[in-house]
Amino acid sequence: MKIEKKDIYKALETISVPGEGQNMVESGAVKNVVVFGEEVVVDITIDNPSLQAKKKIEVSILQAIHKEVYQKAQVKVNLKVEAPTTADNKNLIKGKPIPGIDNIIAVASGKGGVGKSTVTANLAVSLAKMGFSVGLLDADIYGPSATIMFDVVNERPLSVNVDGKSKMKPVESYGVKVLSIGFFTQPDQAVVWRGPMAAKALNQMIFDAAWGKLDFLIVDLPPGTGDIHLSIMQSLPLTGAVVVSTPQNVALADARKGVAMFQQDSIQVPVLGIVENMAYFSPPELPENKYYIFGQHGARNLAEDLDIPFLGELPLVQSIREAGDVGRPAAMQEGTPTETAFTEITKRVVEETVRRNDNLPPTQAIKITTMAGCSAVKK
Ligand SMILES: Nc1ncnc2c1ncn2[C@@H]1O[C@H](COP(=O)(O)OP(=O)(O)OP(=O)(O)O)[C@@H](O)[C@H]1O
Repeated sequence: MKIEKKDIYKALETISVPGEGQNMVESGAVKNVVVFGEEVVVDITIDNPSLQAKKKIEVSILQAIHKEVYQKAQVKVNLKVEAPTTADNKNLIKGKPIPGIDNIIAVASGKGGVGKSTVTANLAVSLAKMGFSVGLLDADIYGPSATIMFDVVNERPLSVNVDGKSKMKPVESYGVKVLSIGFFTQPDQAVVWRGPMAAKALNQMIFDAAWGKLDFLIVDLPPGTGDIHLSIMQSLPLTGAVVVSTPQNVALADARKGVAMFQQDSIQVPVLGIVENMAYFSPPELPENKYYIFGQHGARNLAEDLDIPFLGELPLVQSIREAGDVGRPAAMQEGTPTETAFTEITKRVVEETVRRNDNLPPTQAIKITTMAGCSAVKK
C-alpha cells in the first residue's frame, strides 16, 4: 500500500485541538510529515507539557492514521513542547518570591469535607520522609485542622529574631514546619474573616515567618472558590495547585470550578493535578472487595476531560480518619497500603512540579526528582 502524504494531513485534520476550535493542522501544531513506505513520521509541537496531553495526542494521531489511511502504517510521533514565551507565560510565578522557599503548592477542593486537609497533611509528611525540607501553611480560615492533625494543639509559634527582625517560628512536627490560622484562634470560636483580613493574616504567616530553607511549602486553602481565594492566590507566588475531590458528582462539579479558578486569567496557577479521595471502600475482612460508595473513577475522568494530570486515588480507610483525629498522619504507618498510596501520590506531585518548573535549573530538577525516588525528568 502506498501512503500519500496528503492523506496523512487529511487524517490529522480530523483531530481537534482542545479549546481552540481548530484542528491540529490548522492550529499549526503539525510541523512536518514524512512518509517512508509504510512508515509515517509526524512532527508535532504542543504547548501543554503534561504527560497526559502528550499521551493523548500520540494516541489520537495513531488512531486517526490507522482509521483514515492505513491500518498497518507504522506511525512515529516526534513531540516537542514549546511553552509560550510571551508576557503571559503561564509558567511565570506571580507575586514576590519568598527567599529560601523553592516551591509553593496550594491544595484546594471545590467542596468541603472531601479530604483536602487530610491529603495536605499526608503529602507534607510523605515529602518530609523522602528527605525534603517541608513547611505546611494551614490557610483554611473556616476550619483550620493542621494543629489537630499534627498533634500541636497546645503549642504556639515562638518569636525569633532573624537579621534584626522578629519573626514567627513555625512549630515542627513529624519533620514538617507547621503554621496554622488555628494557632491564633480559639477552637470553639467562630471565625468570620473578610477577604482582606484573611489575606493579611496569611501574608504575615508567609512573609513574616522564619520558614528557613524549604523545598516545598504546602498551603491548605479553604474549601470553595470565593473572594478569599482570589486575594490569597493573587498575593502568593504559587508554583502550582493540587485539587482534591471525591468521585461524587456534586464534589466533581465543585472541583471543576476549583480548576477553572486556578486557570482564570487573573490567577493562572498551573494545576499540577487531581487526587481522587475516598475512591472506594474495602472492608478489612474482605480486602479484595471494592465498594465504590461515591461512584467510580469520577475524579480520574474529570482529570482526563480537563486534560490535567491524575495524581492517584486514596481509598476510604478507617485508619486514615483515626490517624487524622489522633494527630499522627496515616502516611506515617510504615509498611501499610495507605503509606504506599500516599507515597505514590506524592511522587506524582513531585514529578509534575518538576515538569511544570520549566524555569527550574536542571540541577535543582535532578535533586528533587532523586530525593523523591522518581526517574529524572528530562528538561
Ligand atoms: N481517605 C479517607 N478515609 C477515611 N477518612 C477520611 C479520608 N479522607 C478524609 N477522611 C476524613 O474525612 C473528614 C474530612 O476530611 P478533611 O478534614 O481532610 O476534609 P477537608 O476537605 O479538608 O474539609 P474542610 O472542608 O473542612 O476543609 C475527616 O474526618 C477525615 O479524617
